[in-house]
Amino acid sequence: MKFHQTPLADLMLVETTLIQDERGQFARAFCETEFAALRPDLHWTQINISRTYRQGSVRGMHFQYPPAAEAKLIRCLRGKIFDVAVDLRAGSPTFLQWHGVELSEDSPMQFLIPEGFAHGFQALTDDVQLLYMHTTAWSREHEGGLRHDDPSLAIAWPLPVTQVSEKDRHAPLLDETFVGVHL
Ligand SMILES: Cc1cn([C@H]2C[C@H](O)[C@@H](COP(=O)(O)OP(=O)(O)O[C@H]3O[C@H](C)C(=O)[C@H](O)[C@H]3O)O2)c(=O)[nH]c1=O
Repeated sequence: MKFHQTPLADLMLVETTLIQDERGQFARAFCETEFAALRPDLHWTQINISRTYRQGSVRGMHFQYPPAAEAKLIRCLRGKIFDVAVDLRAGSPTFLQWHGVELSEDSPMQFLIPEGFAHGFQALTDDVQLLYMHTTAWSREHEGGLRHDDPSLAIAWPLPVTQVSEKDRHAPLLDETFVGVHL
């Protein structure tokens, strides 16, 4: 595995090795030993799978407050997505800055999103499937959300947005009272 730094500290692109033969492909999604130098503390508590039927749909932007703040490792298993992380760490020099990457079933890339970031994605094809590894179990009480179309973030989604959940549509817009996540 190779780890590529993004412009936002600790937000990493993880390049897995695609082993191909006449039957198809094999890739190791996670390995404690290979991640030890970067994050020796990583322990996955919950692994989720989501399926998004329609191109243009956006899920997010989601995060969890402490003590349920979570790191996530994301891999696109089917289709293609534009995956976005927003730095919400209180005091971060890149506070409220976002970084997006394209992940797809044909790409060896995964997105390692540390605690204190919001996460969301847009389906760039129909029938997208994602695998999420989380270091903390989902906690409705600690869940926070930002609007995918918040002008303060100005996330450049590649396609017109076709579908957003009721919950995500009603996430709060950022204002001066939002100080971020204290980790
Ligand atoms: C995460 C989770 C959700 N749920 C329930 C809550 C809702 O009734 C339903 C769907 O939840 P939600 O609308 O939050 O799911 P997504 O919008 O796909 O959120 C996911 O996609 C965005 C981009 C993320 O970053 C989140 O980590 C990830 O959960 O499953 C559970 O029962 N258990 C769980 O662990």
